[in-house]
Formats: sequence, C-alpha cells, structure tokens
Amino acid sequence: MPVPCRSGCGRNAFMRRPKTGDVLCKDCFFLAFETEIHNTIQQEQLFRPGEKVAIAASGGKDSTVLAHVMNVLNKRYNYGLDLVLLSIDEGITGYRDDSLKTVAQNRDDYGMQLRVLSYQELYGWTMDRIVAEIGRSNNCTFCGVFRRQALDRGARLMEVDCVATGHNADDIAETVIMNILRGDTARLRRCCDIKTGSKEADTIPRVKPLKYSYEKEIVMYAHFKKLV
Ligand SMILES: Nc1ncnc2c1ncn2[C@@H]1O[C@H](COP(=O)(O)OP(=O)(O)OP(=O)(O)O)[C@@H](O)[C@H]1O
Repeated sequence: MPVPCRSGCGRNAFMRRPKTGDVLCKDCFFLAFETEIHNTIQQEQLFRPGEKVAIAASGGKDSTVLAHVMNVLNKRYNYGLDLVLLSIDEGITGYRDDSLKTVAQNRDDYGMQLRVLSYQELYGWTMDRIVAEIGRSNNCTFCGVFRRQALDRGARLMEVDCVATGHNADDIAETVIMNILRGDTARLRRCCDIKTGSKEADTIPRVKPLKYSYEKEIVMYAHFKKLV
C-alpha cells in the first residue's frame, strides 16, 4: 500500500532515508539531502562570496555528487562562487582513464573549467610505473602522498581560494578508526576537521562539504539523479 511522503507534499513515498528513517518521495529526498549540505556550508562558513573553488574531481560518486550539488546550491542560494574542476590523473590504466570521462562529462554539463594534472607531468612517473618498480605493497601510500601534493599544485596553478573534496561521513569514520588503531593522536584530532590548511600556513585550504552526508545517501542521490 502506498505511504504518503512525510514532508506532506502530497506525493507517495518511495524510500526510507538511511540517515533519518523518514519516508520520502524522490524530490523531497533530493531537497533534504541538498539542504543539509547547504546548512553545513553556512554553519561552518566554508566559503566566502566571490571565491574561486576547485572541486577535486576523481570521477567517482562522491566528487561527482559534490560537483552537482555545489552547482545547484551556488545557483539556488547565490553563493557567488566561481566553481572549477581539478582532476589528478595518477596514470592507472583501466581505472582513472575511465573515471576521467565522467569528469569531462561534468565539465560539459555544468560548463565548468577543468584542469587535469598527471603524475607523469608533475613527477615524471605514472602509478603503473611505480607499481612495476616497487610492487603492489605500499603503493597506496605513495599514491596518497603524491595526490595530496598534486591537488595543491593544481590548486595553485588554477589560482583557487580553496579545494573542496568529496570526503563523506563514512570516509571520516573509517579514518578515525584507522588512526585509533595506529595510535596516531595528532592525525586523530585533525582528521575530523571540516576545513584544513590556511593561507596563513601557506597551504590552500581544503574543505569537506559532504562531511555529514552518509555514503548510502550519496549513492542513492547519484543513482536517482543518474549522475554516474
Ligand atoms: N584523482 C583525483 N583527482 C581529483 N580529486 C581526487 C582524486 N582522487 C580523490 N580525489 C578527491 O578526494 C576525495 C576522496 O578520495 P577517495 O580516494 O577516498 O575516493 P572516494 O571516497 O571513492 O571518492 P570518489 O567517489 O569521489 O572517488 C574524492 O571525493 C575527491 O574529492
């Protein structure tokens, strides 16, 4: 039997939100999901009007949803942001080359500037070549360090005020558990910050607008909006 959408819009519900348990129709779910991200942006004062913001775009679901929602909110609430896309091509055949096609699609759909920087041009090495040299163990460590640096280099080249990444609540929970298991108290404190780096510290600030978004809901949003 059809259940009415909890928001009282008069439509039938089609899902139960994992985060709140509310039964909602598709449109009210989209609105609730987007409004929560807007509230996070406002409460945490993530951006200032006129700023140029790079969306760190991997072509995966999180950053694809982030690019979409940031465009929606920038228009709906007049943030006045200049949104651009920044992608790092690690040089992993059959993986990043495919997902970069999604980023190119985002560029076309939203009319955003896109810059792709590769490990090859920055470091003279691709991840494929690094793995061939050092083997598979530890290569994630190299890749993570290189990517962080590459995003910073790209952000400077694009002259942006800050970089927004698609890290979500589940990513942050995983990082917390990992840092507890490692006993890394310094990282444990930092890893929950919604904003890291600052111009004063000579690093381009990073922000996580999806910090409170559940992965399950990001997947549902991407699926029902047909984003990936
Ligand atoms: N190659 C890349 N180029 C640009 N940004 C990246 C890249 N890889 C990761 N990021 C940024 O870092 C965030 C977290 O990356 P992670 O590797 O944990 O991927 P993820 O959680 O699967 O996210 P996604 O679904 O966006 O790939 C991404 O959401 C994205 O904003």
